[in-house]
Amino acid sequence: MIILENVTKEYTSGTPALNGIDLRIEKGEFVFVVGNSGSGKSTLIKLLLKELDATSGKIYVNKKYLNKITRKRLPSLRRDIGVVFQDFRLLPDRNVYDNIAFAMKVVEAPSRIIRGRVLAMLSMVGLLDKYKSFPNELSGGEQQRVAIARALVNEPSILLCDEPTGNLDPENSWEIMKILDEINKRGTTVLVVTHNMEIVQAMKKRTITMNNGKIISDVEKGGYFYED
Ligand SMILES: Nc1ncnc2c1ncn2[C@@H]1O[C@H](COP(=O)(O)OP(=O)(O)OP(=O)(O)O)[C@@H](O)[C@H]1O
Repeated sequence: MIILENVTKEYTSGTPALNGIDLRIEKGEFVFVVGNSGSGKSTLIKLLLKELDATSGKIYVNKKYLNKITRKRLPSLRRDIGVVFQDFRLLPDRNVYDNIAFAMKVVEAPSRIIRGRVLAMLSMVGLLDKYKSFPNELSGGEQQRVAIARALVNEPSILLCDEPTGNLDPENSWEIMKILDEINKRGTTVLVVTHNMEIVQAMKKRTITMNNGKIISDVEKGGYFYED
């Protein structure tokens, strides 16, 4: 569960990047966040990961009060949130298997558990046969599927995706969205920042529209108000 209460983020004094945001996302929801460039979408994601602190207001993620969370408890917050970016961010010198396993090694999972989980993730994203490939041997869509597998391997309850289809053609974009929908149906809360309005319209999910640091609409089933 994600709760923001009157959250403002100012990078420098002047126009805030987020301006008095109130938002509640329940466990198990699928939510799109749309809005023109500079409206505050990436800032929202950074606040949820506590990469940034809010200037004012309160943020809760899975009952953790982020304003007061100690440095020691940050890893446990971040383990519970998977993240996927537009540019995949895979390790270029590791193969697919190791890219996914790496996320488990850093949390010191036992190796017998790592193997089973990595293979299960690869199967979920349909890439079992590519486990030995290196990122530069994969298409963009395949690289993003690996990134999704890596984001989920530690079984986070929330998956944040910042423009996950920004570098992909329509066919691969749909493939990624189908996977995200399936992940959500299995119980993970999924939040997707996107500019792909065709997908937003077709998928009929809750859609939050941001403009100038404010939420200007929050609609069930794919309605939105958007001007680029
Ligand atoms: N590190 C920073 N320092 C100062 N201002 C910043 C910083 N990061 C973002 N901003 C500003 O905050 C506002 C919101 O930016 P943000 O990146 O959250 O927008 P966005 O909706 O994700 O945009 P896009 O769709 O282009 O990715 C913008 O006006 C941006 O210029």
